[in-house]
Amino acid sequence: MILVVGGAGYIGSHLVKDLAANREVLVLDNLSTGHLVSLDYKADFVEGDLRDATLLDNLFSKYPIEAVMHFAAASLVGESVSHPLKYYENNVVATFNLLKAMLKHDVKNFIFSSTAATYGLPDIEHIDETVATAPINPYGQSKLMIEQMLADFGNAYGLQYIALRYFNAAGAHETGEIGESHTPETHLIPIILQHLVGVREKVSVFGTDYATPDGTCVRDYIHVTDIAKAHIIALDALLSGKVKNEIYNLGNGQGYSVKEVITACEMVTGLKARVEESERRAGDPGRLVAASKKIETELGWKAEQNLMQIIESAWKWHKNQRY
Ligand SMILES: NC(=O)c1ccc[n+]([C@@H]2O[C@H](COP(=O)([O-])OP(=O)(O)OC[C@H]3O[C@@H](n4cnc5c(N)ncnc54)[C@H](O)[C@@H]3O)[C@@H](O)[C@H]2O)c1
Ligand SMILES: O=c1ccn([C@@H]2O[C@H](COP(=O)(O)OP(=O)(O)O[C@H]3O[C@H](CO)[C@@H](O)[C@H](O)[C@H]3O)[C@@H](O)[C@H]2O)c(=O)[nH]1
Repeated sequence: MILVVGGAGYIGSHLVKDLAANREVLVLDNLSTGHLVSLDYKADFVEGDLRDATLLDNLFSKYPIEAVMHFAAASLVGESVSHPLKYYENNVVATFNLLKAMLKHDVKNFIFSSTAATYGLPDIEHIDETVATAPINPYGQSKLMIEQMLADFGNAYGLQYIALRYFNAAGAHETGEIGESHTPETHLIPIILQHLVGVREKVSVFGTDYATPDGTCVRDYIHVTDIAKAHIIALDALLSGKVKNEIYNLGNGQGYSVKEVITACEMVTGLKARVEESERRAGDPGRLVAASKKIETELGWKAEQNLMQIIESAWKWHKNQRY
């Protein structure tokens, strides 16, 4: 059985839908940002919080868990700057609890949702895993601290882990049944599509004075289904002993500015957005674009879906929501 922590969230629920087709899956989630309706019916579910050590102890005693996939986190760059306590508690302390319970119960396989935010402000076109980490916001810092714990626990206790540093997740499941749903929504693509579907007045562009071609932030958008596939490949590689204690980037290798993403959404939907330029958002780096060659070479994973396909899948989902 695979324990998926945070499996009711956006990325976790997409992974669970694909993973539960072939494996027994148990989801632990406190539903703080996740949704029970997003959960595949084949998965078992326990509602609970990672900060509850007794609950974790009981969970690992009761279920035959062979590996843990850990998606649960607070994960908003801007919020982490104004509310760092939440990030060190819900990310660092909570993950410490999880790893401690795993080690106590001799569960040694761990897949971790890390982030491009660990890199900070790298002055490089395509970021590979050899680029130095230097986070510029508490969110990225909290994830880097967890990566450090993983390395230390790997050395000392034989923990076997893979950390996947995703760039910007977006898109929805091919079935159209699940997609990105956060309240409040802060992510760029769902915000644009919510505006185009008529539930938001406008789209704000946070900062137009970055050192990028059009002055707006450049990101590498990766389909949530591609991320889910990478997790399944990583799990198989870990359980078969092919690799352990590795960090891999997950991105498309293509950078798009905020303005380019808005234009792409207009093209997909055939609708025109009302756009307002506003101040920079705290904690945002100007450019984050991945080199994902390492996971392609070592595990055979490559992103399959481009920005237009990402937006098309997200649009299909947003159009069917009752806001
Ligand atoms: N969305 C992105 O673009 C992106 C990019 C890089 C990395 N990540 C990482 O991927 C992971 C998933 O991101 P997401 O966008 O799906 O976020 P999400 O908020 O949709 O999902 C997180 C899930 O974890 C649960 N959770 C949070 N704290 C918990 C706790 N203490 N105990 C139990 N459950 C808890 C939430 O209820 C939610 O279901 C996060 O770790 C995030 O840092 C996301
Ligand atoms: O209304 C909006 C929302 C966002 N942005 C900009 O769009 C870009 C993307 O923002 P967003 O979608 O919020 O994602 P990021 O802040 O880049 O962070 C995401 O991508 C990171 C990896 O790069 C993950 O670690 C985070 O968890 C995830 O939230 C940024 O430059 C934002 O400033 C706007 O201009 N207007």
